[in-house]
Amino acid sequence: METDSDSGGSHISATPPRCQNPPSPPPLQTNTLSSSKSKVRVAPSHLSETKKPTKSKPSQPAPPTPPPPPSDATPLPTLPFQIRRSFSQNPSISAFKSLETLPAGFCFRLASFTKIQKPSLRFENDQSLPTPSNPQGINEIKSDAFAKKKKQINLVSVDVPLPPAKLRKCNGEGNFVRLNLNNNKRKFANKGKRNKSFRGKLSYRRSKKKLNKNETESKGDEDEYGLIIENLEQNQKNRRAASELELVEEAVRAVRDEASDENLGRLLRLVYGYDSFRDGQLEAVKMVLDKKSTMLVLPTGAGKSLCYQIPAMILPGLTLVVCPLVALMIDQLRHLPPVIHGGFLSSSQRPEEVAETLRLIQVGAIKVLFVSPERFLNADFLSIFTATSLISLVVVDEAHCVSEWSHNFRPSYMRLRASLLRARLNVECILAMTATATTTTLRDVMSALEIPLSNLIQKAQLRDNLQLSVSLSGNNRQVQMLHFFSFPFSYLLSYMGD
Ligand SMILES: Nc1ncnc2c1ncn2[C@@H]1O[C@H](COP(=O)(O)OP(=O)(O)OP(=O)(O)O)[C@@H](O)[C@H]1O
Repeated sequence: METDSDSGGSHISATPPRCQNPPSPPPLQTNTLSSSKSKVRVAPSHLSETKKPTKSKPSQPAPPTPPPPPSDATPLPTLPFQIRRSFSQNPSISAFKSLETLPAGFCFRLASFTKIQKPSLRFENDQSLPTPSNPQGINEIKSDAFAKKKKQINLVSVDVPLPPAKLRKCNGEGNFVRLNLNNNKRKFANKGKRNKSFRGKLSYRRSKKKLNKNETESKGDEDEYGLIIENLEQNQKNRRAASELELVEEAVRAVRDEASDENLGRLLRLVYGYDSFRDGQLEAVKMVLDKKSTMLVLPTGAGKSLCYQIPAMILPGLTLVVCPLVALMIDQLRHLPPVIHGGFLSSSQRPEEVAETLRLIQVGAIKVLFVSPERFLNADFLSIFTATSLISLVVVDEAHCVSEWSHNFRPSYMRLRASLLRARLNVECILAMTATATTTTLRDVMSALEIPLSNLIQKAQLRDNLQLSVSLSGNNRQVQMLHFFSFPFSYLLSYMGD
């Protein structure tokens, strides 16, 4: 039984009745929405149970039924969602108008309806719906859709061409777009070009290469140029040395003619570059040049060496210098002026070295020869000089070693006697030199070398640049500290305390 009352709706189900021959649905009218809606009564308790068959039913193909005759008296079916379309009866009614009769919630917005307008959602198999075999329906929908589209902008019609989707470019530059390295500015703005920095680097490399090439070239040029300059400098040096040697020879000849202070002074300047002789030097040089044996007592560093070197240049023969130590020989040999050729003989030398030195002595190439006192015990050595009277001067350095009274006596010096030197070596002049010798030692040495007392040259033993102080106090440390901070010791550069 049907009822129009809202009450007692519990017996009304949303599920359509399962009758074998359901009544043919009446033609749907656009103005029947309100009436059909008012007739629908939905029981909430049965709704959930009957939803499944309701949904599945429209998907089943409906049996082909002949279109019912148009009659307004045809009652509406009890199915709330059963929709009839009457396109065939009234083609002027657009599909959209007819579809607006769907219940709310199913298609609540017209604009979005076309989105769900799919064949699977059609509740009835309506032949009037646009199909590929029915292009007329499509045209109707099109015309109506364009009409609606003007009013509602959001409406998207079936055949309205969708705006072209903005697709991401997937070419090789995509990564660069994502990374956006240059802040959405021109990509590869400098593509194909070399920017300034790169150009700068390239030019830097090129210039560096050029520089290196130029450097190697210039280095080679510099080497060549350096060699040329070296040769020029050497030639200049040789010319200068030759001219200087000529000047020295001339000065030597002048001294040989006359051993005056002026000539000796000139020779001193030419050979050593000194302006004047120190105290005792000139006197000693003159004594030796006069072939007078001399006892020279000068402080350490007063310039005793110069007193035999200048005579060695002037005297015709060899100057034999007796040194107690080989190291002293070598040191004195090294400090000889270039114009004076020297050599030394010692037991540490190899036979070929000794032979070469003796050869140079015989040819007159060596003017100053340093020997140890032990050499005078060797008969072969003495025989060399016996055959030729080459020795003009014998210099006994550290002459205090001759005296047994000295603090540094050496037995080998005992052989150095004037009698022996004169008898075996034809020595005319002996120069004895020392820095430290007592009066007794001096007398003993001069006696052994047969040097007259008048030929003693002795200068100040004390230096004026030394300050001596003697204290009788028992506390040496305290006195030293007092001296250290008092005048004149506070101004001294060095201090030695004992
Ligand atoms: N007339 C001079 N004018 C300036 N300097 C000089 C003069 N004579 C010598 N000298 C310099 O004095 C320094 C000492 O000279 P030298 O070695 O001959 O002293 P020395 O008395 O032989 O010393 P030592 O007792 O230690 O052997 C040298 O550097 C030398 O050049």
